[in-house]
Amino acid sequence: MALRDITALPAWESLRAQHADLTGRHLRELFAADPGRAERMSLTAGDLYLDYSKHWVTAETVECLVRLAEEAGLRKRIDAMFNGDRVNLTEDRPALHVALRLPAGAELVVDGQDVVGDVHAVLRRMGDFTGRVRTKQWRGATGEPVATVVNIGIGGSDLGPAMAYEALRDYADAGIDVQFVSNVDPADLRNALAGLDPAATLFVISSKSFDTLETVANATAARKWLTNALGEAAVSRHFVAASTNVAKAERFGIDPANVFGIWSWAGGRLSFCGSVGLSLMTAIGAERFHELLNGFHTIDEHFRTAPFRQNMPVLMGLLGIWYTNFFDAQTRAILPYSRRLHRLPAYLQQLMMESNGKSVRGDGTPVRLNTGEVFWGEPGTNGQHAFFQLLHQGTRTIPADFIGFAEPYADLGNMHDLLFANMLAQVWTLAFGKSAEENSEEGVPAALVPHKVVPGNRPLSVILAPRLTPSTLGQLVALYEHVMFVQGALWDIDSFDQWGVELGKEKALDLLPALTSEASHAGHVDEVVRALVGVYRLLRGRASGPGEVPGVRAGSTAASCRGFGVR
Ligand SMILES: O=P(O)(O)OC[C@H]1O[C@H](O)[C@H](O)[C@@H](O)[C@@H]1O
Repeated sequence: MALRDITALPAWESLRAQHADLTGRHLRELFAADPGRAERMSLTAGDLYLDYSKHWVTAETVECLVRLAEEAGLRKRIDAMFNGDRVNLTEDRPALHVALRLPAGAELVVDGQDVVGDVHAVLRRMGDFTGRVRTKQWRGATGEPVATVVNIGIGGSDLGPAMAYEALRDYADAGIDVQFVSNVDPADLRNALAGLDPAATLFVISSKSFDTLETVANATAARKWLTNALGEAAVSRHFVAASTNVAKAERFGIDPANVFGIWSWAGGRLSFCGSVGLSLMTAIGAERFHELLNGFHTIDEHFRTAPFRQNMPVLMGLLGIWYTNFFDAQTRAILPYSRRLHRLPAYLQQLMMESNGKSVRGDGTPVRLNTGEVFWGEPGTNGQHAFFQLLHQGTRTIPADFIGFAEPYADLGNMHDLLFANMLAQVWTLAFGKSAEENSEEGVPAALVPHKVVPGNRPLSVILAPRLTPSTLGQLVALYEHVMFVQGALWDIDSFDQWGVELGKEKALDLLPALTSEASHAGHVDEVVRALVGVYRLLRGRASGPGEVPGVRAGSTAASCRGFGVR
């Protein structure tokens, strides 16, 4: 279902007028002209509170943005996703991640299949398996209980569970440590395995396809590490999988009874509510995991039912479009005031950038607007002492999302109050700044005044929750999932495919023989990478191969490459 081109809608025209009207107006002025603005420009969804008063909008702008969503047909698009329609056009399938957290009693039948029944059957198997691991009933080949779970997966099969495990470490109550290995750089696996006892280690191979190069390479190396110590027969007691590809997992040596299914309609970056969350469930237990799912579901319901004016994901998505398409903002800073959320920016990078980094519309025609905000960030207060200077006094427009919690997860004196005070101080300073007059009044020497002016007027959201719990984490992640959906829908792109990534994967497999083969002319190597292949082979002490580099002796060692700056 193609949406209407949003730039042709009446609301777009009104937004152009709003843009002209608001350009050059400072947040100080907007606050002065609108008493009660902060209270009015806020809303709640589940346990989340959003303050969007520090944005370049008036009440009228917000109305225009909401009208844009209505005129574009966003409501229909939301219903289509929740109903299981094939909203992933290029892969011709639904995007039904919301079904992963439907409660057991709900009903959803897609193509004659009882989706809720299937989802809960897998959740029950996961609960049963992780329960046995947690209570030490599941034993390794030598009878040892599991002390460490190593999750091997990449992209969505890593970032979701890794981010959530870090966020919910305080709920990891079974004395089981979880390590995450994703990168094909051998350093990753080596770090994770250092000091581990194979007899007490359980590997979870998380891969929807069981085909991803990095994951297969790491899984194979891990298998070797294990069998060197415990023998071949140990594999089925030390490896389990989250995958759709049961046959491949079985060929690897995993018992099909320990392969936990995923469905093609759950995108990798949207999958950790299902079996990709197995390692997380092992750490926090099935009960907490279900609290997480309920948190997701709370925001799913809010998104599905709340009028757009009070709909948190809709408003946040629209604000992203406002800055991207009217103010040419390129990036959005994610600033959690919680050390526990230190992987959230990385997680959101995949969620938002893999989903909305697209340049053609559903019908294959080029988009005429910028799409896909670049997400980045670090937890406060660390970011304050690193990149905040650019936010405060730099020349760019960088909208920011501040995320804070009222209750600490560790009560060490007044440290949590200090953390929160810092967050509010940044919000205040970014929004209001410090003028030349204020500096002069304080006696700042005239020559220094321009340097000490902090312009303020930086647009930002503040998201608050009572405490970082499984439920509030689920709510927060669901919020951004739906922000992504809103933006993808209005830009009319397919947020659920990733053809660029697929091409890179293919190309890596294509190039591998050129790097590794004994034969000097293996693989498809063209001008773009020929010299790099040659240097690599030389540094590895291999025959010069298809990437022969002028001036570098074939078969020479690293030393002979120094001439052109290779170390
Ligand atoms: O779970 P897998 O099949 O191993 O896929 C892992 C990852 O592969 C690619 O990078 C995709 O772009 C990601 O969306 C996916 O999460």
